[in-house]
Amino acid sequence: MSAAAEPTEGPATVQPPEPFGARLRRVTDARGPLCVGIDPHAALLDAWGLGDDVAGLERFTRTVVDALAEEVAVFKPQSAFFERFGSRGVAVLERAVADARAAGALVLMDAKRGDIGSTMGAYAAAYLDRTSPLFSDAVTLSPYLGFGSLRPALETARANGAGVFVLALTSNPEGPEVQHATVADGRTLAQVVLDHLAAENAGAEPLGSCGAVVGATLGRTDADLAINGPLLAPGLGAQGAGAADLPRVFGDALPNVLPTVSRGVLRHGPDGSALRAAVRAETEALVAVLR
Ligand SMILES: O=C(O)c1cc(=O)[nH]c(=O)n1[C@@H]1O[C@H](COP(=O)(O)O)[C@@H](O)[C@H]1O
Repeated sequence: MSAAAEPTEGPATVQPPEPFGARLRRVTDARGPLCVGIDPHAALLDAWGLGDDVAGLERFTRTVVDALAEEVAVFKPQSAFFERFGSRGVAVLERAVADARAAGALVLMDAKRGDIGSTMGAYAAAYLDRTSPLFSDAVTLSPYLGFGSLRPALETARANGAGVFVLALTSNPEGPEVQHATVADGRTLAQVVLDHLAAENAGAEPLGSCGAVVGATLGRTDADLAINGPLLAPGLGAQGAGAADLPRVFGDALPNVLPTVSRGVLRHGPDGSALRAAVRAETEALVAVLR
């Protein structure tokens, strides 16, 4: 090749993936603030006239994704309900993740993983690496092996434009026994987790990619929720909380709340238009409170 024919530009630069926090803000601005949980309980399969088997699981999941993937901002499939059917259940989950993402919804994999750092690396590879068949936009994590044990997941998430939601104040009545316990400096364990998340999200705009899970069922809390990241709020509907409870729980952090509803929406199936109507009604009630 003559010198004149040599390319004058350097190698193409690879753009880093857009951070999860920015993607979440964009999709919730466009579609509304609701996350719909995909929790195929045996009782729901029965109520939908489906068998409690892989065929029932598959029909249920496809119905939810087909009906809602172009409307809701985020789906949160609960991995346990798929894992109970073994590899064929996981295959249903894998397809749901791909179909939901292809339709423009984000997927938050509810797997609540937490382990020693070296094993966390493998969980991170499973859910947060773009080359994985189960790659999801975000995953739920448990910090109770120590926040630092989550480091491999935080790093993989950052490198892949993915996010994490770390359990801080859960919606179940058993949570306070652990989460309200205090550490040597007087902070609750939940506040320690929230402070770590705030440090991870420092300076991120418009929103950090490291979220916290804070139950909508909590009532008033003294916790400082200003983590500059999303706050996943389960507990609406079947667990007794409603949109009207959110201001009391979240106060100034309300704009960053991502409310999630599973049974409260899913009980309206299997009719697709009834599922969509439930999502619209839920979204309207939430927008009135959150915006
Ligand atoms: O991380 C979660 O999603 C979660 C945290 C929490 O504190 N409470 C809680 O209910 N969840 C999950 O949120 C979903 C709630 O389902 P519904 O009560 O049917 O809306 C389930 O998949 C739970 O596993």
